Amino acid sequence: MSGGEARLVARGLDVGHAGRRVLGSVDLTLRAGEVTVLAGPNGCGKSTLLRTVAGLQPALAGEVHVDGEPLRSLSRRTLSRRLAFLPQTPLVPAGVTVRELVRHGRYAHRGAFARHTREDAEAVDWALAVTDAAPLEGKRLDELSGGERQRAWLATVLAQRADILLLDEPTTYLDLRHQFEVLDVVARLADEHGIACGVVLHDLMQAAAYGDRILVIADGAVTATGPPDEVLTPETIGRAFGLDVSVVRDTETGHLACFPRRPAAAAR
Ligand SMILES: Nc1ncnc2c1ncn2[C@@H]1O[C@H](COP(=O)(O)OP(=O)(O)OP(=O)(O)O)[C@@H](O)[C@H]1O
Repeated sequence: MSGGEARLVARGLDVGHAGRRVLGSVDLTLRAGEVTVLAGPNGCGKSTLLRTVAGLQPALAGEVHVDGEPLRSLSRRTLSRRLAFLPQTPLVPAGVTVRELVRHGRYAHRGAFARHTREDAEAVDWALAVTDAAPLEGKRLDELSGGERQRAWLATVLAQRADILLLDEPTTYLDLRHQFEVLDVVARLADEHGIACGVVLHDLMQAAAYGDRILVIADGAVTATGPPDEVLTPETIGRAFGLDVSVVRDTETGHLACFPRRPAAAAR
């Protein structure tokens, strides 16, 4: 599915820290059933943008609307039912098992002291299964590998069953198979459940394969936005990353891939 209803809309958004602007005049729309990839060089402001539209830090200017309502008018609990956010490096709570962590993802649906319902248990089981984290459920977070822990966190935000999913580099620490499995889960959530996904990715091949739209961020602004075929050009990517690149299409999958061009003298 592609091009569904707008779930999260940011207009004229300036984002930054302590009044210092990192990114200006951002327009961003996350639509139901679409995966939007945020790409750009280190430090360009991808996480700052994602945290701002997730309501975790204030915008310096502009507005964010979630399902037509101003973000700032929504209580934390209402927002967590609609929007789930996986930060780049979540803090690891001491002594907590994977299942306990994932159950915490149900907090917005049941409150702090209410009993877990069958629906809660089903959401937790589903989230553990789709992230391949079910075998880890009894383990403590501090005894997991980086990749196992990342899958546990992903399961936690999925258990929230929100309609908007914001993931900041969800493939970090994951081996190749699990990277693709996580991105397959994201694609399925968009295609089959109509979830609006905003995902920060560094790998432009993954961006091309999984993004319905790509936002390229560089030099304090969004420098390109659109479907991969329009955005992944040698000019756009070359300018954003300060690289001379060639863009080729994989003949089997039809997806685009970017490669840095080596100077002729360096070619073997
Ligand atoms: N808490 C903070 N306080 C002040 N400045 C910050 C803070 N977090 C990030 N920054 C600065 O804001 C800018 C954007 O950082 P951000 O983490 O959003 O970039 P990014 O594109 O996500 O980078 P990366 O690809 O390396 O994860 C950087 O210059 C960074 O140093």
